[in-house]
Amino acid sequence: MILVVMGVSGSGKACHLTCLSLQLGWRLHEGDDHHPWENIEKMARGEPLTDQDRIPWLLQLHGIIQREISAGANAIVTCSALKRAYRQMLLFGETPRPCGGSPPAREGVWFAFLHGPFRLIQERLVARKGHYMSADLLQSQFDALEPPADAENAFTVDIQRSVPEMASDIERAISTVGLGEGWNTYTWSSPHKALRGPPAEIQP
Ligand SMILES: Nc1ncnc2c1ncn2[C@@H]1O[C@H](COP(=O)(O)OP(=O)(O)OP(=O)(O)O)[C@@H](O)[C@H]1O
Ligand SMILES: O=C(O)[C@H](O)[C@@H](O)[C@H](O)[C@H](O)CO
Repeated sequence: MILVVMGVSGSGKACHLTCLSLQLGWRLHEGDDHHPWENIEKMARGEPLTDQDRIPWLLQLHGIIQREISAGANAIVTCSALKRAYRQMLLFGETPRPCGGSPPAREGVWFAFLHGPFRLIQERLVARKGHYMSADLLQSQFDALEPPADAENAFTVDIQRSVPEMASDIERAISTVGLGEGWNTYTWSSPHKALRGPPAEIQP
């Protein structure tokens, strides 16, 4: 299974990625590490990226997703994935065509949408140190955002909860959709999980 952790800048993708990967033991791909240098420079100058700027980056992440699927691996990818067309590009390497087009979802790939109020994210971005992305770009992120529909294999995570709570919410969602191939393994092997035990619906 591939889990794409998505949301605007400052929604907590990096935070939860780390927390989740520790618990799940899945391979991690931090989307920001794959931006072309020009994109980083642009964001650091306080300019929002355009669709054109994002295309090479999204295609690069599509390649990673594709390779992980081919390897039959479980992996987490973080990516803002703000627009539906971007998510389609991540899944299929192309935007949907006007007629017919790609299906909204791809088997085995799920989106965890980190969702929360503008003000809270703004406060977190202002408090965040040593990052090139300024809080001033947040409005442009919200302007671009097209929240994912359920049909896109997406579920929403409330960022007002603590990081460990959010990680647990995501794990629970994965197990609920029945695609968490690592679920049984880590449920029984992780001390963290053993303390809490599996959700009632999968109790042996
Ligand atoms: N649930 C949370 N509770 C408290 N603080 C949080 C929470 N989630 C994230 N933060 C804090 O908010 C800030 C932004 O989080 P993070 O850097 O993970 O966001 P991001 O989505 O990866 O942003 P970007 O896309 O700009 O890299 C960080 O300083 C992080 O510690
Ligand atoms: O689509 C975008 O505009 C970008 O992905 C941003 O979200 C940045 O990657 C990130 O916020 C920088 O840390």
